[in-house]
Amino acid sequence: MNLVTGNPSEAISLDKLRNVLIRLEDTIIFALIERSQFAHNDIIYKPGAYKYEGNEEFSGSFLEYFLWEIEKVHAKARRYQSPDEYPFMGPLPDPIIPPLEYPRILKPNNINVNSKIMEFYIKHIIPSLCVPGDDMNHGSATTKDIDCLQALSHRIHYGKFVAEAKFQDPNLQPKYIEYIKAEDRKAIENLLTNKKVEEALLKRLRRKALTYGQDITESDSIVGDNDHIHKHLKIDVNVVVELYEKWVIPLTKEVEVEYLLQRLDDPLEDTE
Ligand SMILES: O=C(O)C(=O)C[C@]1(C(=O)O)C=C[C@@H](O)C=C1
Repeated sequence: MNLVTGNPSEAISLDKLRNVLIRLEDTIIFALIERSQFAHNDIIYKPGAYKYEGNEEFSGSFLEYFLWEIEKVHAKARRYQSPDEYPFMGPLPDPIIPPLEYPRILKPNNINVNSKIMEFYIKHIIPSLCVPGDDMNHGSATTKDIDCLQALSHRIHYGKFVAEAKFQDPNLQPKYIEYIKAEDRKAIENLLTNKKVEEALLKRLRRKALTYGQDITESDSIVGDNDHIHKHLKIDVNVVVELYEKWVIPLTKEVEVEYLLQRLDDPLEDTE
């Protein structure tokens, strides 16, 4: 979605937002495939494992250090002014180019679940995605981690736009307002959950991971039987599906619920 030049009312169509989520599946699968070529390299994630010249007081992990440095540069290029971009680290410098006028699609909110994304990624995804051990490719593995984390963060925080589109459905809005006022998280979650969309997503994801993960130089692998394909895959398909089932979809829903809970706090809102 082009948040800058797009027509705000068009930009909020649920179908279009779902198409963005579908496209981001590809980004995430390819980023995971890239990371999986390197070993676990546990030292990247250990706080204080390295000392940083000129920044000796920083006691975080190498991944956090690298991510922060990158986010500082990206902040100068106003990346985090965009309502679909959220930083992991801070504080960050102000942009060095003038701000853009974004259409005001989202209501003001302070939701950022990046610390949860970082935690499940390091604890659950990396150990099942990568071979154990240390191959010394610490810099390369970290750049791939950053690609994975940024893609996951983008996808999960997109839940804010999805929630806004759902709220704007005139048939559902009275129910949303009732549950938001009652602060009933469970009822909001049930109302925004679409099991059919989730099931279709998980099936599609499995097919994509099977297809994108194939080694095309294996001449017979594409038409081969399932066992044969699995032997030549660059990535464990189950890791990708589980990532979405256990973490990406639930956290997207959490973002949606939290966004809706803050949705009526906007003084300019007239949905009384
Ligand atoms: O597509 C939607 O309706 C969403 O809210 C997104 C999403 C997802 O994370 O993919 C989350 C909740 C729904 O149950 C279905 C899918």
